[in-house]
Amino acid sequence: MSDPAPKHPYPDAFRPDEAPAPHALLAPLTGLLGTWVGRGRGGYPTLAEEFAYAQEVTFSHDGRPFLRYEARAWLLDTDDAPLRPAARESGWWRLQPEGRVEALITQPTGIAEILVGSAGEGTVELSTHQMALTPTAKEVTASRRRYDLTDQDTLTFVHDLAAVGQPLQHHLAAELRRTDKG
Ligand code: HEM
Repeated sequence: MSDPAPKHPYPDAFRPDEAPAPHALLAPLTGLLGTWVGRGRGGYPTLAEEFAYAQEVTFSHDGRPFLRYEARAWLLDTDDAPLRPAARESGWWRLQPEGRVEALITQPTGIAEILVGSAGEGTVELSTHQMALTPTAKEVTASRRRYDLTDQDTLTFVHDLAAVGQPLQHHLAAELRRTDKG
């Protein structure tokens, strides 16, 4: 009889030195593997106030030339206590020759982004290739993201947004630290 709950034979790796070995095309981005947590600030001209948030971001791979990406944010009050869940998103970052990146990222707010860009040593820049919206999603026309590994345990992130009739401009900036969590 077959095992009713077999273990997945190809688990994801969260570190470059963990099996399976990263695909050669992942080389510029193996420093991102793992789980990151930190704080950021955000705003937009349509919002009355700036906001503070915390975020957990995870990158993993299964030996093929793409990263699994997941990010969950929550808002913070003025004492840094959690206020409420905020944006979350997940997707796939497909690595191509010469460090080209194609990313597919979806959000529960009804937004699906396809971004293209490039990866250098510890740096990734992505901008919108196509944006798809569900019928009730807010109007978002473009985004631009930059991730920088400023040292091997620090990841900074900036995110510009063109939405609700506003031109592309700052929405988020954060600094994340590597955690031990897989
Ligand atoms: C760390 C991730 C993010 C955080 C913490 C965040 C936070 C916020 C907050 C607090 C607001 C004000 C409305 C509210 O209270 O919910 C907001 C508005 C908005 N955000 Fe974000 N956001 C994040 C990521 C994103 C992403 C990835 C997108 C789209 C690509 C996005 C698009 C928007 C839009 C369209 C609005 C509405 C602006 C308006 O209607 O005036 N956000 N965000």
